[in-house]
Amino acid sequence: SQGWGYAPENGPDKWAEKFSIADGPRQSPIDICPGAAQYEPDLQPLILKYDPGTSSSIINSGYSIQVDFADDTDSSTLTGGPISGTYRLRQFHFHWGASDDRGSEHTVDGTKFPAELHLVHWNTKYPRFAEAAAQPDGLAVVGVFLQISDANPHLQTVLDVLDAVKTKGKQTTFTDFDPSILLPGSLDYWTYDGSLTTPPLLESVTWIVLKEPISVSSDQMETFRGLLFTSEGEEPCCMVDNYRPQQALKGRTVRASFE
Ligand SMILES: COCCCN1C=C(N)c2cc(S(N)(=O)=O)sc2S1(=O)=O
Ligand SMILES: [Zn+2]
Repeated sequence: SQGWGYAPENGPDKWAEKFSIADGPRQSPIDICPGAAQYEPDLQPLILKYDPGTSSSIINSGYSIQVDFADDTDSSTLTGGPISGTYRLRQFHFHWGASDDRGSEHTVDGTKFPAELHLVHWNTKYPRFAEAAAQPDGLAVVGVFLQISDANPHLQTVLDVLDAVKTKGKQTTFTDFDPSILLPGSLDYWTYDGSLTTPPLLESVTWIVLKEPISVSSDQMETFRGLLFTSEGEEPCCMVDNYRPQQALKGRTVRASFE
């Protein structure tokens, strides 16, 4: 297995061998310590405007389950918050654990959540996503924690199609989906300068992690765990624990939009 993954032979502890930025100054995820976060009263509210008409497909990327959006117009955007300008929604995906005691990438005072949703946006000051992904202000990812509670009917819409994308590389049409239904009631957030949490680990992400989790039931978590890292016909390997451990803060400040 020459590609990166989450197994002992190709997982997070091995990524630095091919991606030296893994030991860089602004790596993600991190442990968020609310007590040490700097409340900034002039941090603007997040403005997320999503058009369900831009959702296009859902794919098993071999690392996660990902819903892709048409990003050729400003139909689904992120503005406000800690960023300036307009960022377009490109995709969202999840990270989760083999059991409910772990799975999130960011943690809060060491608390791990069973899963974390990432909504990936790119800065329209650059011509295309690929260019933006290589710039220090190129990407903005909104992170949302999932916590075990009642079943989440909005999440269920995504879970209901996972049977069609069980193995790596499978994809299916996924239209008319409004990702804002996956957001919690409050858009209070922590923000810091970081990176992609998977190779190529590019240090181009303004992280915006929401304080309020959304709900997920244990049964719904089991549906995520029914996915496979492997392609059809390969020895099946359950898609679980697809999260990177916390990285060193290296002097960075985490700012809070709330007191
Ligand atoms: C030029 O392409 C660079 C890689 C493209 N991406 C691939 C990921 N695995 C990925 C992970 C992301 S995460 N976990 O940091 O949100 S965002 C993201 S992504 O930006 O959509
Ligand atoms: Zn992610």
